[in-house]
Amino acid sequence: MKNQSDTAVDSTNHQVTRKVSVAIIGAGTAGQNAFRQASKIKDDVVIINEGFWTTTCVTVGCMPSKLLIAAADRAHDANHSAEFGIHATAQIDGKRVMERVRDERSHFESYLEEQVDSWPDHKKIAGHAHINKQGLIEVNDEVIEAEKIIVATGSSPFIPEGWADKLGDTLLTSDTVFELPDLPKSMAVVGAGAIGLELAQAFNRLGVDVTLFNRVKKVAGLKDPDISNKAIDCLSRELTMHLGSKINNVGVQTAEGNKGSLAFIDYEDSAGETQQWQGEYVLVATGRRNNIDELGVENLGVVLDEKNRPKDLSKKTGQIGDLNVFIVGDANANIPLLHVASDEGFSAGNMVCDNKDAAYIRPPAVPFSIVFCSPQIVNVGMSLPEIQQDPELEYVIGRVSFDNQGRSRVMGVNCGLLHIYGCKKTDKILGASMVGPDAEYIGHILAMAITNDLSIKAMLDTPFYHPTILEGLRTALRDVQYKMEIPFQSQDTQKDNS
Ligand SMILES: Cc1cc2nc3c(=O)[nH]c(=O)nc-3n(C[C@H](O)[C@H](O)[C@H](O)COP(=O)(O)OP(=O)(O)OC[C@H]3O[C@@H](n4cnc5c(N)ncnc54)[C@H](O)[C@@H]3O)c2cc1C
Ligand SMILES: NC(=O)c1ccc[n+]([C@@H]2O[C@H](COP(=O)([O-])OP(=O)(O)OC[C@H]3O[C@@H](n4cnc5c(N)ncnc54)[C@H](O)[C@@H]3O)[C@@H](O)[C@H]2O)c1
Repeated sequence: MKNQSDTAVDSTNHQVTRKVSVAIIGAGTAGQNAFRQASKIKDDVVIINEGFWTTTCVTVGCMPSKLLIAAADRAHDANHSAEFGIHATAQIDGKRVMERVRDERSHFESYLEEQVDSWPDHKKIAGHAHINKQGLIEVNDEVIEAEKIIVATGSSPFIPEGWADKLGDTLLTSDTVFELPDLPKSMAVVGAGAIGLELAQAFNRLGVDVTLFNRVKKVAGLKDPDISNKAIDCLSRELTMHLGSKINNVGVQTAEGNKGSLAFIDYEDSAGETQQWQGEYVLVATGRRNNIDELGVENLGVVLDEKNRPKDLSKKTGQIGDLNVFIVGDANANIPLLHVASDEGFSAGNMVCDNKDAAYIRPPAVPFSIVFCSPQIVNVGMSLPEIQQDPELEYVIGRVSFDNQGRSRVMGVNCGLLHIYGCKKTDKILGASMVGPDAEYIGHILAMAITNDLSIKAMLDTPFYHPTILEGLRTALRDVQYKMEIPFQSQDTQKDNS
């Protein structure tokens, strides 16, 4: 590394096997985007990757999880159509379900493989990279001196201490669950974040006897108590959830009647009663940790906070202070989502080549997340606690329930609640939180409104077609307008049950 006072590299160092302008560590979504961009500007760029080159998203993340959810939704619709006068029982072929997940995943992987294969071999290095005290990258038998380094090493499932040994083969994570040859009979899912909720509900809908554990009485980390309670209400109608439970021990024990062995979880339920769960597998979804611990970034002068986040991180480019180090995607533990990894990789790829104009691809994006359980959970913009912490922000909460909303009821998906946080002073949207049908679309509309600084009036001037679930969004917007006492439109806030 050059330009770093305390880690300056002696370029005559005999160990160096290659000198490059840019080295990218990690070939996931962020790293691949960075490589593509940097390669447009510089010729001497290398990318180093350990493990598969097909990205977490495609191989063990977004795509296989959504493929499983797609199968689960088919089964759920078949099994729950009696209210429409349609009686059916889904015949679920577990082997075929898991095969389709993997077959379709291969389809997505093939695009990435094609792209990576098209890159020159000498620019791709397969192996574990480590940054040494001289700031040089060691990988296999190479020692690389890079002017600039992009760290895009992603994240991995976090497993509580001792659980891997105690649970042995009965422990699953999102890295291993999609390799199951068949659907199991029973499964505990620990953690009610995005991964836990999506997978617990999907396996449950596919006939697996699922029990979900979470140590707090919340799901998806929701910060608006009403939305959190509504989400728990909607989800617990079909899923057994022990929220606010404390797991004291896990392990494997002989099943009753000496019929093989089963995993167990000893826990205290939310009432403080000691209980035991027994079943085939424990899927651990207790969070992910950024892959940075054994990389040696501290040798470059990168300082991490208590959450393993680099201090002085530019959220726009991933640059660490004025070091020639950029940490992008899940590796920086900032916002571990795919679109963020993708944008940060792209942006860093430009930045490192001093193409600063192109690096500023757009203003920093509004925070936006979707959990693809059913009903979906969405958060956009500022959270309620963030708004409440700022005494300058006078806010109102516009609200709509989807329990009796017209089209939601027609479709039999009428469980949900949307809160829109409006700013009284500006007539703009600060943020929103929702559980409910079509939340992925409502979330995108709200994110677009915030990004483009649209007023509530401008949004209400937009047509809302009848009958749509999106009419619920209009009801919440009208409620914001009514509570702000802004006489922009003559219509009163109305119940949108038509
Ligand atoms: C089950 C699941 C579902 C998800 N669903 C969604 C979703 O629906 N929507 C969404 O937005 N996000 C979702 N995510 C999150 C999303 O997948 C991640 O945010 C994104 O894939 C991160 O990309 P990345 O480029 O930062 O890291 P990765 O794609 O993980 O790439 C990092 C690469 O670096 C390599 N590496 C690590 N250390 C080293 C080293 N020392 N040397 C060399 N190489 C190294 C790794 O092996 C890996 O190949 C999901 C994640 C999971 C697990
Ligand atoms: N749809 C999506 O966008 C999507 C889907 C999946 C994953 N992701 C990304 O992956 C990241 C990781 O997801 P995740 O769900 O693993 O993590 P998370 O941090 O969102 O949730 C972990 C949950 O596990 C609970 N937990 C932790 N330790 C526990 C213990 N010992 N006992 C009981 N409960 C415990 C926590 O309270 C929390 O509710 C997310 O932050 C998200 O960015 C996104």
